Amino acid sequence: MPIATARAATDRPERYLKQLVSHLGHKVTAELAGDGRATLTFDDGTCVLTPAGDEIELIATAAAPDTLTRVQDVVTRHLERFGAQEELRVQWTAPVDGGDLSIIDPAVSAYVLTHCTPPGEILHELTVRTREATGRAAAMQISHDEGAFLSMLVKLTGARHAIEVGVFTGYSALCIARALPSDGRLLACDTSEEWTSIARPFWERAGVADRIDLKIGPATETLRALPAEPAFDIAFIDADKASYPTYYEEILQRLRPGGLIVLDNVFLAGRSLDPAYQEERHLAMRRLNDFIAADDRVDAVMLTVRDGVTLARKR
Ligand SMILES: C[S@@+](CC[C@H](N)C(=O)[O-])C[C@H]1O[C@@H](n2cnc3c(N)ncnc32)[C@H](O)[C@@H]1O
Repeated sequence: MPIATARAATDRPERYLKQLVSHLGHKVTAELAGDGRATLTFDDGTCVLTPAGDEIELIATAAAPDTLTRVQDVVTRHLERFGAQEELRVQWTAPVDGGDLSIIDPAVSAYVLTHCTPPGEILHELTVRTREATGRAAAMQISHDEGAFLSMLVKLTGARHAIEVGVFTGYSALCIARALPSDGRLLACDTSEEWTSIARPFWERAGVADRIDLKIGPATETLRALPAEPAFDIAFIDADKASYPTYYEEILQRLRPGGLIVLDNVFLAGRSLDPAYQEERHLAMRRLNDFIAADDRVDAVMLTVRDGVTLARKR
């Protein structure tokens, strides 16, 4: 989904947005919110215009670059005509591909990384080893701040029984396991012998290998083979995205009341927000995000941690 942003300096942002909504309201869906924000919905694109002090901030999105240009043209032409007397100008940035939407500014990410409890030597070495052994796949590993977040959640919930779907080389498993009490257990599910074999020596060095039961096989089968009893206190889902709805359902029925499901990558790098993406994993994640928000079995919060993390606490 191409996105372009713009600013237009003016003394009268509210007045122009009102005028724009009333003028274009005959041709497109045009809405004015209580805070003065105008949303114009065209057949194949939208433009949101926000009054911000002595400026109007504009965000235009469309299904394709040529339709984005049409949206930009219509809005620019009208605004500049309304503001002709004060020589109002709409200054657009070059469009970016919303599919790779950078949710968090890289400077903020870097700052966050250095302002969480440091990962320590073993996790650091696991990161290095993962990069050496798996190349580009290493990008699947969760980041240090997300690992610290997971450990924090395990401690805050007082969890003893944890489950993870998507182990890779064992970084998140280690973060969960070392936050459990010494008699705690983590059932760690993955399909890859190769990747998970990298994890074991690091779990041993950290003294948590005896807390982790690694189960190799499709996680749906592993989960369905478990008794349908509320045995788990916390779950982390970070595997194949199309199966997230199944993992969510299978885990929820095995979670104790007050237990927590943590779902990673709920933004899919912006693709969850963007109807132009229609692959199975996009549809599954989009539907699941909507479903969880309305699911009265849980209290849910979606967080802008990395690629999006949802916490669903069973009622
Ligand atoms: C994003 S990685 C997990 C990263 C891991 N949480 C970490 O901290 O490094 C996804 C993992 O899901 C596993 N996976 C993919 N499909 C699976 C399935 N059907 N059942 C179980 N695991 C699966 C992959 O083998 C891969 O290791």
